[in-house]
This record gives sequence, structure tokens and C-alpha cells, in this order.
Amino acid sequence: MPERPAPTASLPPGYRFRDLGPADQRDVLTLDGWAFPTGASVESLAEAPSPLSWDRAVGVFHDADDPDAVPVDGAVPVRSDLVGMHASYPFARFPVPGGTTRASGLTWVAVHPGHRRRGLLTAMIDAHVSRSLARGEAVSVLFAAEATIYGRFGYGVAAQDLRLTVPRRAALRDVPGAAEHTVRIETVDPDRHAALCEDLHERAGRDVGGSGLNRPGWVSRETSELRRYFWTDHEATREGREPQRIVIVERDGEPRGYTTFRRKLSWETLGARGWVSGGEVVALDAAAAKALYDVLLDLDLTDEVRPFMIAPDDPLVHLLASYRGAAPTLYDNLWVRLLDVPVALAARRYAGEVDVVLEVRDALLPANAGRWRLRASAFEDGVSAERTTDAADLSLDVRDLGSVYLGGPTLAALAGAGLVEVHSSGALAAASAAFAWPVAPLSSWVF
Ligand SMILES: CC(=O)SCCNC(=O)CCNC(=O)[C@H](O)C(C)(C)COP(=O)(O)OP(=O)(O)OC[C@H]1O[C@@H](n2cnc3c(N)ncnc32)[C@H](O)[C@@H]1OP(=O)(O)O
Repeated sequence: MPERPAPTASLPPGYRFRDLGPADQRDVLTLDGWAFPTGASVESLAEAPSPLSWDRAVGVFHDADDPDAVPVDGAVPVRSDLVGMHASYPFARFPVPGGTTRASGLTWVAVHPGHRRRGLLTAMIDAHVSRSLARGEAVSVLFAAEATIYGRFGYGVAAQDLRLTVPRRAALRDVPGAAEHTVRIETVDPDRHAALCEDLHERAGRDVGGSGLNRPGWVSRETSELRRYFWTDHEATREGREPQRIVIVERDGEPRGYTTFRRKLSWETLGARGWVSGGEVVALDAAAAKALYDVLLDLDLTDEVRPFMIAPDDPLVHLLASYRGAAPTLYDNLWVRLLDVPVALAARRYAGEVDVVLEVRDALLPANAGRWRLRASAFEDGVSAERTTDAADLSLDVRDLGSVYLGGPTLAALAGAGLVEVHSSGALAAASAAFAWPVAPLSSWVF
């Protein structure tokens, strides 16, 4: 990886960075409670395992005179508070179109309300970017708590997920083989389910619909901390719903898919009203997906199913007799920031032959700015992305390059929105087709 200038933003006076460790867990949860008010006590949150990779968690501490302390020999004792933090997950096998790359999953970004809008996040992003680059991570990915935060730092919306409200017993088209599955419905137990489900999850993302193509963004819970956290059902996240349940469908004795769910009931004048909130839906093929949805869509005492975060090209979209009856809504899913443009561009495959010069603007990381020639053949290795002095075919901000990186939004769509300047119209058509991927990008879980 080439030498890169260090980011420049620094913390305002009175603040300092310090790496966090497991001993900071209670302070971390207290700060998190300020940033994301949930009503759960620190004590109850502390019962859950931490998902953090502590060697990648960084705090911002504020050192100031302690207003509550009694002066000693005329001097006011100084108090040091954790007022900001960020962390990242090491995704060594982050799925990009046709391959994987090393990505840094930015997470647990929080600033205490009493210290916001003083530049703490700006300084934390600089620290995150430089540390990620030093670790050889060419891409950073995240889920945004608010859609207005991360664009300014060069992150673009690279994937969308679908939220549906499907009426109970909604009609689905038939899929041969679906009825041949046996069904297990159980309470989630990490010891029994975690390894089985993580294996199914990885396999489902590698070959979608028998196409031999992977699903970009289908990131695994790569660390033991993330796996333990994901499969532990902690009371603080139930919000009045039942413990987490799991449906596993098997065919010829082999597990073929799973989904998790929680139900909630309210007893009203006319009887029970119930809904099912779905977790990730993971299936090795369409028959297994249909078998899972058949279970979710006919649970007693429920009226509707709300699948959470399925791909816009999920089988359910095409199997529902009335898609519009499920009130579809699209949400931003993964945001992507290219940290090292040539490394990131060469890490993925392209869906068409392309030879294009991209002129990239990047205010935060000037090493990415300038013209890059991208050459690739359809679905093949041997991609090259090199600096060039040739005239640009397309000009765009690194944020918009991040948006098209996983093959979701197209360059043509961004050009239509005025976000890509087109210097050669033939180049736009070819590059747009090459960057698009036949399988929609998605992460099935929030990190
Ligand atoms: C990947 C994740 O973890 S997502 C989770 C993000 N965390 C949260 O949403 C928790 C609640 N919010 C917070 O903790 C804080 O408000 C943060 C982290 C979002 C922002 O921290 P701050 O230290 O206030 O940000 P900072 O002062 O560096 O602001 C930088 C710029 O972003 C803007 N900005 C910051 N937060 C927001 C926001 N929520 N919406 C719109 N603009 C924002 C600021 O106005 C500022 O703009 P400017 O440069 O034009 O002046």
C-alpha cells in the first residue's frame, strides 16, 4: 500500500484520544446510553457480551476542573470523562462483487450530547481513516444512525434493504421442492445454533439463486465477539417481545436455511392482535426460502409479519401474489467509503468489459484524488486500476464511487441525478453496466 498523508483534523483543546479496553465497559455503556437513549439500565446492558474488538475501540476523554470537587490546597481536582468514542470491526473477508476485500466496519460512534458539534466526530473519522489505512483496509463500511451524518466524510449509500408488512397467510407462488422440507421451530441457543447458522449464512451469500455469483455486502460475523453477541438473546433488546425464536428448514436431513423471529401479542376487544418481527432470512435456494416464509406467514394468533432488512431482490418479492399489499419501503443499508481507491477498485469484479478513466474528487484523502484508468473483462480476474494522465471519461466524488462500488446504485442513475459528470457518453453506458452486479448488495444484520 503506498505512503499516504496522515489526516489533519485534530481534537479541540481539552480533549484527548485514549484507546479503550474491557475495563472501560461500564463507561462505554453509559456513553452509549447518552447517545442512543433506550431506557435500559447500564446494569442490564452490561449483562450482554460486548461485540467490540477492544483493540479497535478509541475513546475521546474530556479533562476539566471537577465542578463537584472541593479544592485541595487551592487547586481544583481535574475530572476526566469519556465523552466520545468510535470502534471498528475487522472484516477480513468483506464481500464485494465477485470477491472479498479487507474492510473496516465503523461502529459504536457516539458523542455525549454536552460535547456535540465541536468537531469530535470529525477528528474521530480522521483517526478511523488513518488507522484503517495503516492496517491495509482499503474500504470502510457502516450503518448510519442518521442519513445526514456520513456523506460529508465520503461515505455513499451502497445498498438498500426492503421493509415489508405482509398480511398473515398472504398468497405466495409455488416453488417446487418447498413442501419437501421438515421444519424445526426452537428458541435461539448460541451453543446449538450459532455454528450451524454462521455456516449457512456464508454459503447462502457465496452463490445466490444458483447463479454462481455472490451477494456483495453479505458480511459475516467474523469475530468471536460478534458471533457471541449476535446469538445471545439479551432482555434489553426485546422491547416487550418474546425471546428470540428460530426456524430451521431441512431437506433430506440437511439444514437448508433459517430465519429468526419474535412475536408480540396484544389482547383487544375483538381478540388477539399479534405481529411477527422477522430477523435475517438465510436460504441456500428458493425452495428453502419459500419453506421459511410459509412458516412465518402462518403463525397462530398473528395478523402480520414484518421481515426486517431483506434484499430488494429477495425471493419473497417475486413470490408474493400481491407485492404492493406488503407496503414495501426501501431503507439505506450499507454505506461505503473507499479509503484506497485503486486497491478497492481492483478488489472487485465487473459485470461487463470496461476501459474507463474515472476522475475522482476526495477532499479528505487527497491520495485518492485524480484520474484512474480502470480496465476489466466481464466476470474475470485481472482487473487493473492505475493512475493515468489521460483525459477523464467520467468525473465524480469519492462518495458516489462508494455508492456504486457494491453494484447497487448505477453510475447512469447517479449521472441522471447530476452527481457524475459525463465527458464521453459511450463510457457511461459501458461503465454503468460493468459496475452494476446482477445480485443486489445487502448486509443481513446491523453492525
Ligand atoms: C456508524 C455508527 O456508529 S452510526 C451512529 C452515530 N451516532 C449517533 O447517531 C448517536 C447520537 N449522535 C452523536 O453521538 C453525535 O451527534 C454524532 C456522533 C452523530 C456527531 O458528533 P459531533 O461531534 O457532534 O460531530 P462534529 O461536531 O464533528 O460534526 C461534524 C459535522 O457533521 C454535522 N453533523 C454531525 N452530526 C450530524 C447529524 N446527526 N445530522 C446532521 N449533521 C450532523 C455537524 O453539523 C458538522 O457539520 P459542519 O462541519 O458543517 O459544521
